[in-house]
Amino acid sequence: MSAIEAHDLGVRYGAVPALDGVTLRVDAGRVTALIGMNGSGKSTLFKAIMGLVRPHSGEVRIGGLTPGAARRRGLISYVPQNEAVDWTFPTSVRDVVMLGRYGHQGFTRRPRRADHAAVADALAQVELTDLADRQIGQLSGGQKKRAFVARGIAQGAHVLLLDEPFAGVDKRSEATITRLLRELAADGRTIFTSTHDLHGLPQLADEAVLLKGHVLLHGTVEDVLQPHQLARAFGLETHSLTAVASLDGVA
Ligand SMILES: Nc1ncnc2c1ncn2[C@@H]1O[C@H](COP(=O)(O)OP(=O)(O)OP(=O)(O)O)[C@@H](O)[C@H]1O
Repeated sequence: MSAIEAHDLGVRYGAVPALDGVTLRVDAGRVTALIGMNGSGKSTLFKAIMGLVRPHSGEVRIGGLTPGAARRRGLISYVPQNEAVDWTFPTSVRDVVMLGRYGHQGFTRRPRRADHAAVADALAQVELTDLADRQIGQLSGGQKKRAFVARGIAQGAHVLLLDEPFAGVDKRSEATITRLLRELAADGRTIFTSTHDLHGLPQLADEAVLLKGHVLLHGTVEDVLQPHQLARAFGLETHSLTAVASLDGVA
């Protein structure tokens, strides 16, 4: 199964540096969390891994392939932030999941029995079978995230990138998504997910990456949750983070 490798990756938007010298390996069979404050480059890193932004330095490989080649082979799937999607689009949950089968269909692009079966199976895994015929915009935040995870499952993607899957999501959906990601990792896939939910990190992830334009630390969840490490990433005083962490039961 495919790992993600970034070497000396740098991305700028015009004059704005977003990533600089990012070197990282994200292994298969594990859930790896990406942690950092707003603007630390998390979405940009995902976009670079997907090949949606062009680095000015360095490179990314997915299972040894360039992002474009990995995408064309359906190896990689991206669950974007909510605001990155036009939810008014007149398409059902089932149609969104069927998009994952595009690369499997013949030149007629007509879904075949295997495609319908893969979609039904993916919908069942994310517990959305009952809502399959709803317009995608009429789902809750957590259900929308699950629909996009189902698209990746139906696609057969080895690598799943998730941009803040817990934003605007209630505890029940959060638990469902966490369980699902752990199952997908146990199945040998590479799960790389950003999150602002430090409280849920021990349940979610095997390891974590602290990002601030570059990698501050890549270690165990316990390492990353050390107050002095969080202070480096979030620029807060260590004592105030210790207070927050102990209040939240993080530390
Ligand atoms: N399209 C763009 N044009 C110009 N600058 C951008 C663009 N997208 C992001 N940036 C800048 O690049 C930097 C990294 O942004 P990015 O969205 O990757 O951060 P993030 O960690 O995902 O933030 P958040 O937690 O708020 O989602 C920020 O300084 C941001 O303002």
